[in-house]
Amino acid sequence: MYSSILSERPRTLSKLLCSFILARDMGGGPRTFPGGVNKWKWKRMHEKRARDKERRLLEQEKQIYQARIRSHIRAELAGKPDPGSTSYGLLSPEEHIKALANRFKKEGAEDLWNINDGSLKSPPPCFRELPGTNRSSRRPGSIGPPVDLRKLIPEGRHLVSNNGIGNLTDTNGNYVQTRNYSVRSQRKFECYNNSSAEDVSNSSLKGNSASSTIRNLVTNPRNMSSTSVDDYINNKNVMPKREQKFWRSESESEWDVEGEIGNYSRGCRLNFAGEEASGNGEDLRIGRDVRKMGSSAALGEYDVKSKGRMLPKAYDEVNDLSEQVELIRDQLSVGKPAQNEEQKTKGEMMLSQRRFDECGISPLTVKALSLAGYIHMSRVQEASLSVCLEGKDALLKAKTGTGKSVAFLLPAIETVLKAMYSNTNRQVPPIFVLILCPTRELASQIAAEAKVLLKYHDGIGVQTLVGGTRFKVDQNCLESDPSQIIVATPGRLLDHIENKSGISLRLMSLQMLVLDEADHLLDLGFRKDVEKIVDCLPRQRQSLLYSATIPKEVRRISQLVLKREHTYIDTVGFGCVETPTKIKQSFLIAPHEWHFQIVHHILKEHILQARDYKVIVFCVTGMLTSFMYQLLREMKMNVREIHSRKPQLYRTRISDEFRESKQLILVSSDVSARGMNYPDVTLVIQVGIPCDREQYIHRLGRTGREGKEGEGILLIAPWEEYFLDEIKDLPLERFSLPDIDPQTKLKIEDSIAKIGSDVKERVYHAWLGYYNSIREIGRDKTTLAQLADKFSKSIGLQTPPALFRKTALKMGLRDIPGIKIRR
Ligand SMILES: Nc1ncnc2c1ncn2[C@@H]1O[C@H](COP(=O)(O)OP(=O)(O)OP(=O)(O)O)[C@@H](O)[C@H]1O
Repeated sequence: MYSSILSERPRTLSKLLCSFILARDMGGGPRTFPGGVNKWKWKRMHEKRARDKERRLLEQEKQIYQARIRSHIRAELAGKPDPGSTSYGLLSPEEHIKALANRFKKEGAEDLWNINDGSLKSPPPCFRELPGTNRSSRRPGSIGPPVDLRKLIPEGRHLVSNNGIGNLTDTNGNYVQTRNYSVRSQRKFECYNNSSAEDVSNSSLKGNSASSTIRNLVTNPRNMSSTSVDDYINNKNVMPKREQKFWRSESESEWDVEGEIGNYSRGCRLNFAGEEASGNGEDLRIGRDVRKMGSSAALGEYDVKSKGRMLPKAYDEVNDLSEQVELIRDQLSVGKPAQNEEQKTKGEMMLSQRRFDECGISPLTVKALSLAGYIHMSRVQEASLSVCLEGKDALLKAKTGTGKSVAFLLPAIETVLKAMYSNTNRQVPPIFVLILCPTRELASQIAAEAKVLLKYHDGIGVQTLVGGTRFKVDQNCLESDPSQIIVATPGRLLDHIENKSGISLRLMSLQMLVLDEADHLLDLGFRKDVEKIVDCLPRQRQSLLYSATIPKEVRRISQLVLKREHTYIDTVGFGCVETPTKIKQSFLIAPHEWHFQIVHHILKEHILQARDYKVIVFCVTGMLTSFMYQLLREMKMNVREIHSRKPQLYRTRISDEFRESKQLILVSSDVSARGMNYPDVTLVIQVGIPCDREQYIHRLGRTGREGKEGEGILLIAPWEEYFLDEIKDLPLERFSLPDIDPQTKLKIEDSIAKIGSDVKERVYHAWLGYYNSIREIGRDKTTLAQLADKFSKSIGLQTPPALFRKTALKMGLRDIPGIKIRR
């Protein structure tokens, strides 16, 4: 019965024929679109819908922050504990407000600016009038840096709450217009800064920052009535009304890049996730690896872009906010050393005291956990389980290798159990839980882990839907053995949805959606697919977003998936190091032509030191991965390769082999960067800069898992040094360059010479594509061409190979000196 419902066959012969032709041409099954619209129209329609939705959600997010502040103040007034606080290391309201203040007051917060907040070119008049600002030092057309609230309040000026009336006034009865335009950002923080101003007058911390003052406001609620807070937040008189739009202007480089991604996103997503066989896709992985927007890293001498948003130096000197923020942080941490110490030591321990049999999950799951050797919960599991079991939406951040997979699998299983017993009369076999993740290997890993936990649950199944396998096989599986839990990569799932394989109907029963590596899935390369999938899911569901890194952009857009009143669980801790403390991190800076020799040297040394060595060498592209693999193999090392240019069967075999083995080196592209749990990796080497800070953290996190020790080395060229700025808060040590024995040097040169020139050409093309996609580098094409020239020599090419005209055009490299075009 199920199979007939699931298949949803096209009714007419012509539809059938059409589907067949499409399936043959695209290799991924029939693609038909409802209403007879063509693919592009369908795509555009969805994109527009997604854009509208995003705009709406951004508006909602602004309101949420305002509401959050209001509710904290109200809770304090009522003398009740804040409902959002738990004992699981979540941010307390106070910490949350502090975090928000820091986030928006901090230098670098300029990327939170959006055009709704007014033009950068003309700061509002009140800003120009601010005491302590040096007008003459400001560059015309630029917005000033954050302003110290102390400077906004002249000596002797006291802000009082106009009780009952509900607005804040100064001693003269005027509205207080303390504004922090430094925020250059959302209006949501206006209330914040205004509250701060009020508190400045009332607190003994006179002259302190927004964060301290808000803290005091919360702790001294008598200073402001709840109505006054509301009114104050909403009062249009308090802040000047400016044009309301959302998102950045198209002239911003962010959109330039997104435009590029628009063209390449699918290819890139496919390449990264390996969703489809990709031709030259990965070589030119432009979209997926595009750098995070709003990065504050500078490219030193390569930074040629002069942006209006750069802070004028002279003005910086007048108002160096970073120092103030540090000061505030120090002040706030005074009196809480015990807590900080406790937090630090806790961070190093993976397991908590709590046992799985105490947390109210099914005894059959507990039995399976015990069999797998899991008795105590990890800290992240302890922190999240109760929230998830209550059915709340959650966004969770926890360091790599701390047990996030089990943390979402346990509530997922409970959800299935509950749903199975609540309603047994269904027309189609339901899917209760959908887990999305970015790569095929990760999907298989999660499914395998789920099967371990489901060992004693007869009747609950898990199925993976990932690219690289035959579509028809997936379909047969979906029909013959329908599972309640689906683990999928977005591309393949979307293919099933669009092909009407019946999965949409089954997804109508969905109770829980999980996004593992959520920040990556909401990144530009995947976001559109994820949005389309989410559009097909019931609104009444629980959503869980997990990752080791949650950049602020992701928090902002997480509500594409999450409910407004979701819980944010951060087990890393605000201001704490985001990488596991037991990983020794270092970096080396050397010209490209030395990289292969250095990698070989590091590996040799490591093998001598660690008997059971297990190393991952990350390269920036699949082609470079292949090149490095061939080279190390020539050098007689025990090495394997994995990247999206390899067939899926091969990838699975290598992944399994590496998981089980010791004394093995895996050369990998970013397909192994996230989520892969290879036990006991002793060293991670990253050759070349990762696409962003987050990727650095995830790649590094393949070692030092479960609280074990590990080592990470980043090897970069001198011109890539700017990236260190992005990870300057992480504990990296600089290594001096090793002495390479001349004989080894010769051997390596010989080995490079043995690699075919066609391979080298493709390595060059891929390299160019990767770095062209990195904003800081890709925007100066002439320099990029020069760097690529140097790189080509390092891989043994005499001259840089030519590009196809079309490729050069797409990459913006036509007519660039040093770039050859194929005739
Ligand atoms: N409660 C537990 N007790 C013991 N080991 C555990 C427990 N929970 C998870 N683990 C183990 O910890 C390891 C890391 O888990 P997992 O892969 O889920 O980490 P993660 O936080 O998802 O990492 P990443 O951020 O890299 O994806 C796995 O080997 C897993 O088996």
